[in-house]
Amino acid sequence: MKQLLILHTGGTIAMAKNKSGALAPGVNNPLMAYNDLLKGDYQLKVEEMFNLPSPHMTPTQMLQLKERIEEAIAAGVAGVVITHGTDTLEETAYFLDLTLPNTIPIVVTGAMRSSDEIGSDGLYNLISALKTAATPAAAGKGVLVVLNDEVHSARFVTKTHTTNVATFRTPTFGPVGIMENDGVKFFQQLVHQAYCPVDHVVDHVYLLKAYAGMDGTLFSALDQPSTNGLVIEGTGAGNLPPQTLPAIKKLIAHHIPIVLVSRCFNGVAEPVYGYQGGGQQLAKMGIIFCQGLNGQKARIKLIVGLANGKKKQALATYMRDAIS
Ligand SMILES: NC(=O)C[C@H](N)C(=O)O
Repeated sequence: MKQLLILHTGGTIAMAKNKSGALAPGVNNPLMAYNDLLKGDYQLKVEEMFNLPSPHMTPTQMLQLKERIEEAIAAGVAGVVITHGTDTLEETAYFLDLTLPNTIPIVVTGAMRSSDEIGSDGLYNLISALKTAATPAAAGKGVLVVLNDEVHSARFVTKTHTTNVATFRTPTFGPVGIMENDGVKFFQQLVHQAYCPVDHVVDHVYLLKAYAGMDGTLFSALDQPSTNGLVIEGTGAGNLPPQTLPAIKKLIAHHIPIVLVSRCFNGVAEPVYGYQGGGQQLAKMGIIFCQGLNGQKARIKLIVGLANGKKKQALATYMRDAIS
């Protein structure tokens, strides 16, 4: 019999209201009781890796998850499902997407309503994720994120609503598949895989968002020997307020890699404009434009690229293109 591995990590999917009415993780994850959800050809192996709200998740724990999945792949598991809090789900899913070989289905899911709430979406999403992991066509598509009857690529999916169960969306590109009555229907292929093995993670990689009237204060604060990298969410097609430039030039002079994405929800960052702080000037200064990723994903990719030992041109090439 084929085996699917479920790794629980916590999140609202595993939470219930406590005595004071606040949502919090309990001593036991209620999902651990569900170990025979998928009838038929598959046997489920259920493990609790963590029981954390996802804002508590760190790259170190993402690495631990990755290592557990590598072990499971080596032991011949047919697919893996990870349950996760939705706040940082996209970051863990993308970390796994970048650092695991693209061989078996790996599916991440979560819930917007707690396990004790009317209309809880947890079990439904878990079953959908299991059905996806049991679908041979789900292999080779990178890590997938399954919630609310949609299948998304980990690379581009993002949480877009604070409470709605239809929160996970893929801006610009759309989902790669949908859940149907008896399984999954895929309608997009994975165009590129940026597999990048790592055995550790790198800390002090920061993320800043640009805004009208921004100056160099925050950039100067990051001008430290400990800073390993910085992602900036620039405005529009990829521009920055001119008052930020002197401080950014100092970071570049100190060999801190700086990656620029757009703070826009749709589209890609490109060096288009020639004015002060415009994208063309930023690219000439040595800022790396990263196409198609949001800020939190670009940060994960930068951590992975640095941990893999990439530097200078190799790092820039790695960071530049997430699409083709
Ligand atoms: N829906 C959720 O899972 C949100 C929760 N705050 C978490 O990320 O752990």
